[in-house]
Amino acid sequence: MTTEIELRNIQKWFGSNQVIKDFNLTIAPHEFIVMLGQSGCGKTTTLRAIAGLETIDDGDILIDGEPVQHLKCSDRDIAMVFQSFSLYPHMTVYENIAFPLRATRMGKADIDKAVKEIARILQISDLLDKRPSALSGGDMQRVAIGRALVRQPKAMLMDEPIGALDAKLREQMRAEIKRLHVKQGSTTVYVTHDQVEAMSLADRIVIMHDGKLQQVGRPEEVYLHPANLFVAQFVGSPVMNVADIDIGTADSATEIRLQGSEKGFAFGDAALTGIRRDAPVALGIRPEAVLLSHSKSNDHLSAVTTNIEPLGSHDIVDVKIGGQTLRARTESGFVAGEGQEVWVNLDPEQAHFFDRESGLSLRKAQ
Ligand SMILES: Nc1ncnc2c1ncn2[C@@H]1O[C@H](COP(=O)(O)OP(=O)(O)OP(=O)(O)O)[C@@H](O)[C@H]1O
Repeated sequence: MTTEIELRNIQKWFGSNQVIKDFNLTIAPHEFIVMLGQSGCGKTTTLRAIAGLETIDDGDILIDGEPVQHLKCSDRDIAMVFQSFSLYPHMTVYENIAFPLRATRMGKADIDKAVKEIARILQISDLLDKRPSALSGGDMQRVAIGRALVRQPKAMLMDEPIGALDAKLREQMRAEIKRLHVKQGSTTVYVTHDQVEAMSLADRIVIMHDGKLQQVGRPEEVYLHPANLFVAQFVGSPVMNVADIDIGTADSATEIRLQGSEKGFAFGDAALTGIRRDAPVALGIRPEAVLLSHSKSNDHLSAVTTNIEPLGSHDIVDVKIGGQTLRARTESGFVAGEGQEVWVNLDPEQAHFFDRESGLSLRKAQ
């Protein structure tokens, strides 16, 4: 299957609440798109609109170039998997998976072949005679995925399909969904609010906020080059530090000064190449780019530790510089406790600059 899905200028209201705002996206054949955003940002509504379970108020939905917004759900040939498994309790696993095929003209032998093939791929062949009540959560979700995929739909839509499973099973199912996609290659749109799931599954991530698309990009793109402050602080854990700064000059070198701090970090002009300087600026810097040292040096600023989060493989240390707090990622046990003086530098190559008012990245388009 080589299905392309195109969303053009989609608008959707529920009463006076506009929940999809001029949404545009082209999903390439075979692509795995993950829609990521907080609860209520419009992900599910967008997915349901693609499936035909929800009408749209304006715009076009095209599948392989054909507008489908006037077609019923059943005429769009799109499969959907939800968080709740909704299997038929009185049917066996075999019958559940075969169900969508029974409605077609497919013969009994072909149905049998298709069910057994999908069961083999999903590693549930030994469960075919069981009823859903005898299955674990993970197996139930495999059956639900099998039932969606068995008729080889044009596209697969998944709404938090593993959100209800426990953490360990979620990790396992994540790997399986990825493996399945590599094998089957169906164009897939997957909704989640879990950024780890998004980063690990997506060819491209679509980040939504308040009904608006914020950024579309490969996982490393949205992490390394967030388009605005929302994306910068939504992707990555712990959250990217954001601080109000002034950009000045000291000893003929460019200096970044956190507001409220007397001294600045020497950044050099290279770090600011391609950055517009005509707006109030916020600095974005991830905890791994906040570098702590125990020894005083000229290019480091003095700071005091205010909180330590030991996370096993590393620590997150809060430091106060002037009036602002930055979070730093350090090796475990690097700082013994709160109230210690440490020396801080920032990695200019990992610095981001945003327009404080609009929130947009100040990096000029390349
Ligand atoms: N049938 C409906 N009637 C009225 N408002 C609705 C309806 N369905 C969704 N909404 C509202 O539309 C907005 C977007 O909801 P949607 O379910 O698309 O968001 P979401 O990002 O998928 O969130 P979640 O992860 O919680 O499902 C929310 O404000 C929600 O309350």
